[in-house]
Amino acid sequence: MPAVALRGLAKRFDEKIAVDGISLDVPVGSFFGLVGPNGAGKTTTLSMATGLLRPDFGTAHILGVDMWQDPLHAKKLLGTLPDGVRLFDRLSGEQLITYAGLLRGMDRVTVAERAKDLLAALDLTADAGNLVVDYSAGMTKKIALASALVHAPRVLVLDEPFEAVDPVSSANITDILKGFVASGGTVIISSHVMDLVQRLCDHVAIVAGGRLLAAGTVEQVRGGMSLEERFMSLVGGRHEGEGLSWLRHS
Ligand SMILES: Nc1ncnc2c1ncn2[C@@H]1O[C@H](COP(=O)(O)OP(=O)(O)OP(=O)(O)O)[C@@H](O)[C@H]1O
Repeated sequence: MPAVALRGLAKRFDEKIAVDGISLDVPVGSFFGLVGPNGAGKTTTLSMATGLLRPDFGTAHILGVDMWQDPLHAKKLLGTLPDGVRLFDRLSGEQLITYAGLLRGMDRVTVAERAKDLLAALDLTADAGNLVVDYSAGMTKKIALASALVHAPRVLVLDEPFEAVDPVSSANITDILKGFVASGGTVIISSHVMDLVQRLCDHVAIVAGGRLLAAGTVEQVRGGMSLEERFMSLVGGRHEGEGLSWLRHS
């Protein structure tokens, strides 16, 4: 059974078809990269897969549980880092993780232990008592990630987890996610950074214009090229010639 199984997912916003029938299996224990150009439909797809946005068509199953028929059960299996969703940022970092744990039905003692561990692992201990509204973009990303991890989910769906995060914290997050996958967990990340996806992920899907262009192991999709070259050749869109001549000073 796949960790995440998407079948014919589709979403339209007025005239704009954001996702146009995406079907995808994410194997259990995989580190899965979802890549695509700006506006490809990645966030919309992940939102439908994680119960944030109701699909117009299609289904999403998490470890065999239908996200839209049985959302409570499906969401118990999931940890999510959504893109652009507001946090309760008038809480301190520590309070936000605690809130996430209590919301998941965990007891206070366990939540307190795990919050301490997560704050240390994500280099946030010194800022644990500060309000999230005063965090930098990278710190906000890390506290949202901590909130997604606190209940030890089986499947993690992370929209751009490394965006705005410094190299030391990125390496620490990488270690956490690799350990999670090594122990049988499944991670899905969306990213624009092909080098990172090639280095980190064992499976990848390329989407553009709301459609799936390629999916499989990173080796299969790369087909002997770098992932970046393969991405460029599938997606296209490089501008030829001399644009913006007025911007050149000589
Ligand atoms: N709530 C919305 N209302 C109208 N259009 C939307 C909405 N959400 C997304 N879209 C449109 O759907 C398309 C897909 O957007 P989406 O955010 O899923 O892309 P993405 O692949 O995550 O892009 P990026 O890499 O830039 O984050 C875009 O054309 C976007 O303008």
